[in-house]
Amino acid sequence: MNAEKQVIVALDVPDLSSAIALVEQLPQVHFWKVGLELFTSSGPTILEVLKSQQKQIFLDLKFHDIPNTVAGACRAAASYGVDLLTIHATAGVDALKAATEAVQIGAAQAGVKPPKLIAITLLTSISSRQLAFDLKIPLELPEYALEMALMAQEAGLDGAVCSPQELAQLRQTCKDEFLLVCPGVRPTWAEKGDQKRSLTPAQAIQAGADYLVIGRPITTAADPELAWKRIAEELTTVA
Ligand SMILES: O=C(O)c1cc(=O)[nH]c(=O)n1[C@@H]1O[C@H](COP(=O)(O)O)[C@@H](O)[C@H]1O
Repeated sequence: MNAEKQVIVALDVPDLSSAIALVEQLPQVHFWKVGLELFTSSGPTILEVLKSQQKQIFLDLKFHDIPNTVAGACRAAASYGVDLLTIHATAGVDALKAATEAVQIGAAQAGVKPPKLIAITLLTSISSRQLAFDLKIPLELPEYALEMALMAQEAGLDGAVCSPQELAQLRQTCKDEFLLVCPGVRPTWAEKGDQKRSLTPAQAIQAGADYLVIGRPITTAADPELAWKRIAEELTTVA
């Protein structure tokens, strides 16, 4: 498979100038994720920069609020003309439905294509132990992630974010067109950091990911271009 089509690089940097420098350093990357750190520090300017370079954009703001507030945020986010947008499944089914309608309205009002709305099932930084003992969820982790994905699918969302470890099960159960976007991906040579449920890029694609989200293994590498190249080469081994 082709890394340029399926790898989204997380632009988790503190300011606009660092973001632009990284985008210039990695011209091979076609899909960038703008998340909470960069959007909170620098606002939507980076989206214009990326669009002017014909990049695809995942706006990862992980909305989690009551339906009315989530809908307003989704209308605003959809007006930027981004490709993917996130909401937490745990906002609940009413918020998910309201968000689904709101992205259509926001995009139509702005005259842009609506983003694919995808739901976070369970953050990849949470372990089975933390799910049970800290969050007090009385389900096995894979079952919980699947329930969240199915709720999102029923609410009309376009896909879900899950860890590579739950991918195979979600791929088997969700509709074929339901997008599965997968962070928590770690090449064997990279540090895991705070990611608890990871697999390698090749394993994640083999398990059925539509997109991989990879940040620090590339962006904080001593040589980000080399790190990208190594991941791209690893992925050429996957049919
Ligand atoms: O929504 C996300 O993208 C996301 C969900 C999740 O469960 N786990 C997760 O790590 N992410 C994001 O994916 C990226 C992973 O970055 P690295 O851990 O540096 O590869 C970060 O920008 C996270 O915000």
